[in-house]
Amino acid sequence: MKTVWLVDDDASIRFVLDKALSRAGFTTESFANAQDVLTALSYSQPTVLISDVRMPGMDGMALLEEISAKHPSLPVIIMTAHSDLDSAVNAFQKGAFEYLAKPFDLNDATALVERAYQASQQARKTKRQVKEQNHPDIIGEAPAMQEVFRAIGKLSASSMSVLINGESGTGKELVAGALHNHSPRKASSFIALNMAAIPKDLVESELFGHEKGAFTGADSMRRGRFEQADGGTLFLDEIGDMPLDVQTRLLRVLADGEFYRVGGHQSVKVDVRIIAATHQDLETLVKKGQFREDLFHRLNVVRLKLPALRERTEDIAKLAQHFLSCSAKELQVECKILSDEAINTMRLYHWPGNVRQLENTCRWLTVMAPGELIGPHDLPDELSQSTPVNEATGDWLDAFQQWLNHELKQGKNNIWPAVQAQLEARLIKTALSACHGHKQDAALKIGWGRNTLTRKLKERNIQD
Ligand SMILES: Nc1ncnc2c1ncn2[C@@H]1O[C@H](COP(=O)(O)OP(=O)(O)OP(=O)(O)O)[C@@H](O)[C@H]1O
Repeated sequence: MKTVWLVDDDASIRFVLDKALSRAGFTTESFANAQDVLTALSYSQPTVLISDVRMPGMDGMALLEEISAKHPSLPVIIMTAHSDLDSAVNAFQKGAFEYLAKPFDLNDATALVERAYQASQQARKTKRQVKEQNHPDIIGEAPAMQEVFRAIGKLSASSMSVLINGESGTGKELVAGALHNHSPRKASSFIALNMAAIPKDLVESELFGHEKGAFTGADSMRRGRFEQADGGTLFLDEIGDMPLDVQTRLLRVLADGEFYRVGGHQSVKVDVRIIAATHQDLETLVKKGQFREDLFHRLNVVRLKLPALRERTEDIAKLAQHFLSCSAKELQVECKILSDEAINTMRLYHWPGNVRQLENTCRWLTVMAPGELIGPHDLPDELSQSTPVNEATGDWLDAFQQWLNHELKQGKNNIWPAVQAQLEARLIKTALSACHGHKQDAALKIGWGRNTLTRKLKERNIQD
């Protein structure tokens, strides 16, 4: 899709650009300030972005800087006054694709956007080719990964819903993409959307689109992800974070194959395959009433479980060498090699960020490691200081980590009192039960004085 985002506080500029670009076949979306663009970029991306420099609040240069850091492949065109040579030079230094001097000719502006679009398509193609040359598919020799490959093969003729479970960074989106690319739908779009990244009140219009005037700020009709994915696959990541009312709408679309845009009265028919993913235990969410049971069954037709990287350490060497080779190509430098000792150290680490963290580590090593052969001391501190994780300890900390990520994602504040209360209550009950209710012994096991234990029992309202 050829989408262009326009950022200008001047409504008349947005209006004329919108008209000209729509005529040239682009889908446009307008923003009156930079902050709204950054929010929208966290869950969706256009093919080209045009921004004014002078705007109230964050200006165009600061926006450009943020985009260059976080979305380096998105071409940005900066609009600036003719006289302001400084900001033009500045724009290039900060990574702008081009600058457009105001006042501009609309044909020139459209031609420039078209050029930016073509350039980004070319860059995307080259990146894909580099990836394909490096490795055609997903890397994984561990039995659990072989199981996943077998499932991708078995499902290649079907359009069944698939539910992928796995921690963050284990490759859920990659596997969803492979399921799409090996399906009869491969000629149509694969659209990915992360539920946890979208502000709650925008989820519905993001999925189903909206009509012009449906709510304040809905300046034009917008097609949602369902329409964009028509004939193809919609990948819904972090489905456990989908608000309950949207779950109800999703269920209806899956049953009827049609829906209404927000504010719309005419139904839209679509044929979309859903692949959902989550790091959470959906059965538990169902039990707690946070996830609809009927939707769960609808999505859970086929379930794939992606192992955490620490559970398939046999794949670390291959994955790491693959990422080292990719980042060397990207940065146009010699590819570095991992020594056996470095690989052994990497295998001992617990990789909370999984394959994504390994990929970032390899990018870091390509730049930072001094020689061609990477030794254990060249690894980032957190890896070289890693000690083998005790299985039992690792498990509960991992579960705690997941819970913590979830709470923070939900925007919770002041979480320590609740954590402390739960930890203490669990600690006290377990110690008392291990000591058959004997307080003095239980206090000793915990490492508190007897008075502290008595006070905590009262504070936490625990019957001893
Ligand atoms: N088996 C694999 N082989 C090669 N690359 C992989 C593999 N698994 C993951 N990656 C790479 O690791 C990165 C993270 O993968 P991906 O985005 O698919 O994870 P995810 O589970 O969807 O993460 P999140 O839940 O945080 O969105 C991507 O760049 C992906 O290409």
